[in-house]
Amino acid sequence: MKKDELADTLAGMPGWTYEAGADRIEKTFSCQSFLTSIAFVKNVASIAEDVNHHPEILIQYDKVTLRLRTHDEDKVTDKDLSLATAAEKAANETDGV
Ligand SMILES: C[C@H](O)[C@H](O)[C@H]1CNC2=NC(N)=NC(=O)C2=N1
Repeated sequence: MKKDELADTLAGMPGWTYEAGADRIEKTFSCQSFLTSIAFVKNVASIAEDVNHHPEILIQYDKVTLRLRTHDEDKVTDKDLSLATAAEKAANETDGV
């Protein structure tokens, strides 16, 4: 995906940023507790398995960072944006995120 196209898309996705050095998109979600973080991660993991596209996940107590890139293509693709959108839905549907 072209950089300007990606920037336009991310402008409509609050909290998601493009990390130029790592060539990935990421967002840190704030959760109410550690167990809420785990519940959210389980929901994201289930989606990731369904679509066979897997984020890097960093859990820091009450924060969960999702990092997305398409390793197979060595860049950010629609698969990443689609998983990011699905993760937003999971966040809305997980109590305490
Ligand atoms: C063979 C299989 O489709 C690939 O290994 C998938 C699995 N999950 C993946 N996840 C992510 N984030 N990027 C990939 O390129 C990727 N590739």
